[in-house]
Amino acid sequence: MAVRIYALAKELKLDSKELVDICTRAGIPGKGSALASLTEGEVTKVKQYLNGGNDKSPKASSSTKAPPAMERPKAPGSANERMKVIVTPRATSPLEAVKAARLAEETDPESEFVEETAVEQESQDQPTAEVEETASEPTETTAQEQPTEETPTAEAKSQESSTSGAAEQKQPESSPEDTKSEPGSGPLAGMLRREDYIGPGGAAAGKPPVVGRTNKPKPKREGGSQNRARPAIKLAPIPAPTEANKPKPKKKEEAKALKPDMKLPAEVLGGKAGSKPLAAHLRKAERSLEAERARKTGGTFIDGGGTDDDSKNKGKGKGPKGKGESDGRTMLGGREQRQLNRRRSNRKGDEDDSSNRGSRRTIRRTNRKSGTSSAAPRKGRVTVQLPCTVRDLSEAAGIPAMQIQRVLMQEGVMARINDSMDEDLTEFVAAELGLEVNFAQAVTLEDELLASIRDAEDPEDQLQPRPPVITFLGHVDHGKTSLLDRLIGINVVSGESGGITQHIRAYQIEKDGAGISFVDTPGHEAFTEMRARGANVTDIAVLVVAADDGVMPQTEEAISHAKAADVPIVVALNKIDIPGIDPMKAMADLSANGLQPSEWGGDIEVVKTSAITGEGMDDLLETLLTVADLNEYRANPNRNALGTSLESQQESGHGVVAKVIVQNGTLRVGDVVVCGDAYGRVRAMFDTLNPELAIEEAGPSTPVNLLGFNTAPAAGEHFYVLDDIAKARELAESREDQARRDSLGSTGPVHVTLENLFDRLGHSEEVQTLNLILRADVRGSIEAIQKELTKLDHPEVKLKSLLSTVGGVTEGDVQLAAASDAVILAFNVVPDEKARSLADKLGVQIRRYDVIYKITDDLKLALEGMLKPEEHEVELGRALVQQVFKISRIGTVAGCRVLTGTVERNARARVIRDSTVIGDYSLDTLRREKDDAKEVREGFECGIKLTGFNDVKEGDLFEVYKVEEIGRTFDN
Ligand SMILES: Nc1nc2c(ncn2[C@@H]2O[C@H](COP(=O)(O)OP(=O)(O)OP(=O)(O)O)[C@@H](O)[C@H]2O)c(=O)[nH]1
Repeated sequence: MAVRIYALAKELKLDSKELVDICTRAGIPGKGSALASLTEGEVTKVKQYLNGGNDKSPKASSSTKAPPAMERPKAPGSANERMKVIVTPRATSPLEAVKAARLAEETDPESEFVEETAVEQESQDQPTAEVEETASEPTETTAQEQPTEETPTAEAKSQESSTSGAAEQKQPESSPEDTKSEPGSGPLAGMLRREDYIGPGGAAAGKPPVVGRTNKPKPKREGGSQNRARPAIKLAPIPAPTEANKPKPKKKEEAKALKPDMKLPAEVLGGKAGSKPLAAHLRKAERSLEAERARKTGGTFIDGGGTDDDSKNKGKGKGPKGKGESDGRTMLGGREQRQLNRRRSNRKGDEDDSSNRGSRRTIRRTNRKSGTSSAAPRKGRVTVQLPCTVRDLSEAAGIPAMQIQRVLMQEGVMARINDSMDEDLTEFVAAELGLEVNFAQAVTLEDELLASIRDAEDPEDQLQPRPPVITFLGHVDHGKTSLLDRLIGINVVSGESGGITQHIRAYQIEKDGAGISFVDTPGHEAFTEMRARGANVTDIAVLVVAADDGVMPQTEEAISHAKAADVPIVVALNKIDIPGIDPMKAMADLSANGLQPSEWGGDIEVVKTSAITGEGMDDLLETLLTVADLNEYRANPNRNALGTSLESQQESGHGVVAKVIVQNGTLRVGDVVVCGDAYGRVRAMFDTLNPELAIEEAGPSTPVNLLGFNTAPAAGEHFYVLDDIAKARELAESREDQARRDSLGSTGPVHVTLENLFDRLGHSEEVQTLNLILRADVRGSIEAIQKELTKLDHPEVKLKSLLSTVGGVTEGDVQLAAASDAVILAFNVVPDEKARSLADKLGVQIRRYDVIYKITDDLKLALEGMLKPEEHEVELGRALVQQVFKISRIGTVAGCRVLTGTVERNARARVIRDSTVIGDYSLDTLRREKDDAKEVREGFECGIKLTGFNDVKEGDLFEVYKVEEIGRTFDN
């Protein structure tokens, strides 16, 4: 089955664009977009390519998905790890790492490889110090720089510093493990930090100020992973050691000092007289910013725009004193503060994965409003209704619309905020943004008003027998109208132009006190068209076969239509009065078409009739009543009526006259009715046989001519009686609007195809059936194909042949396919022009073949796709709950360490407490620091929130697993 590239990318945990490239590299051309589909063979090819271990393959590049900061601890000092850091020197968060890697790859797909190789050589040839220098650029200082015995690189840096003439001291660079394990700087710290913010002063308030090679010495524990490195500039002087900034004795596991690298004016770096060291200012500013944000957003993980603090500080020479600061030194001046604000805005733009420009604009807007972001917290799983606009998705997911628009733009789709996306596109965008999307059905006015009417079950004691509704079908001129005329005692046939039935007629007669309703249609197309609209008014089909002609092509089609409608068939073998006819031949024809006459041991009643002599009329009526009795057609006359419009027209003096048949309930004069986009109050009703005879009420199975609709309803539309004319008007108008929208935007209804088979029918416990209409050049081909198709027999899925006949595809076939949701197979024949355009209009698939095995191959694949896939569990890893955070509006978040394996976001977790499984839940969110993570590997900390489970306790063990579905084939 075809798989979209973005879906495969999701499965392989790759970026869609990377996968597009991979396809090209794997020798699969023409896959220029993530929306392109891959065949199974191509998927296998891609996977093989990925498993080939090519250095330059995206498998290698996918490693860049792992954040460098997270990778480093695993193999401290190893060349590989250094390379990872080096190739994404400016990326300090996983997201940025991926972005940097992508950027590098876009510019030069082999750049990473080249760069890595270069660095590797460099790392071998040159002192480690230089490598470390580059590698550490994205990091930030957390403590006063000081010499270290552990890292010789620091020494090298010191030398470098002295040669550059800057008064810089190197601060120790802790080992990656140290960095990871330092309280407040580990991955979990990002999550904990917001708790710190809430507390006065914050945990870091008392930390000594730091001046490093940066003008932005924000401590790593305050979101270091989000900071962007800046180009190296002059080194700042070290302030005189004070009690406050004196370096603390270094613990062995303490984190290494990290070095942000940003540009700031010299006066800021130098520190004005009376101002406190820059690091302290920034830390404080950051803390108050975050604390304010946490307070306003209820402690969520989102980043707001500017803050009140910022605006308050603007233009002030002195800032407010921090709660945790009592040194009496002033904040930055207005200009400096503005510069900081601007930088912060830029940086946050990066963090939000937005363009700086877009981000700044967003922030500016936010500032104008309230100073904080009003966006909803970002979610991992969203539910939207189709069609989904950019705004809908943005609001549902809590992400900026611009982010969505950018994804669309990358796919060449320029979308405005109110433009809607179809299901595929919405899914794609969501996947690109790391969201899981569910589609909710929109509740329409139609659903609201009519669901109760449609779904209402009639109480058993209210159900009463109703007359059967009988439809005449058959080949042209075989005598349908004549028979009906004879049965009801009128003569319509002579009044029809050219003797061909022009209109749908519907009459009710009485026979021995029991009613019978007849519907005569102009050919079976009308019958099928009505069925296509879901208006199956027929209870019993009378197949009229002229005894002198036998089964003709239209008879065959009529048989198919009646079979597809799944109604009992009674054959009227007509024109039996014609001398010299051979009824046995017609019976044999019927038998050959699957209608075995009862007198030959089958279950089809064949009544010999003559519309001219009246022979067999009573017999036919009796047979029909018997079949009706057997089927016990019942309805509830004590409810509001519902039924179907058969035909309608504008008549001078009367207005709109609609011929309707009541299917349940009782229709009365004065009732409010809605039918398609027509509505009105029933002004009058007339008998269909006697148009002068007014009727006050019409019970089940009664056809009437109805006056009162504002406009002529289409044939096949259902009508309903509502209580309120205003609601009826509203509903009719909304349908009219919808019809207009559909006609403007859609390509017509889509019926089942071999490609959408799964989506249409899906997996279900019931046996799934694919309806087929087979047209072939010769009878022999049909037999051969049918024989092959029997081999596709399976207990869960089956093929149902509605029609197998010789000749080209006709409009009738398309109508039948549309009504029955069937696929048309044309073997060595073609559809005529009318059939082709009708198929386009109705969305019916016509598949042409010239080799039989291709039919069976295609059908086999389609049917295999309908088989319920096998599910099996894949253990991913185990995570230990180390700390529990109760966060208002979010719930309980478990701060965990991954003990073994990997924790993935779209997984499930069994909660184990005291060696007992106490529950099984899906992961709602998975975070590293403040960022959503797709996966967290062994040894790292993360925050996990489980869906619907808040009773997490420290010491709980999450056994994380996912359920994989494996497609089945007929062979397994
Ligand atoms: N001899 C004989 N002729 C019949 C009989 N039934 C119908 N006919 C004739 O067959 C011709 C066609 O009859 P219709 O009733 O119009 O046939 P139909 O199937 O309704 O035709 P369409 O409305 O065009 O689909 C008419 O000339 C009838 O008089 C019959 O039982 N015996």
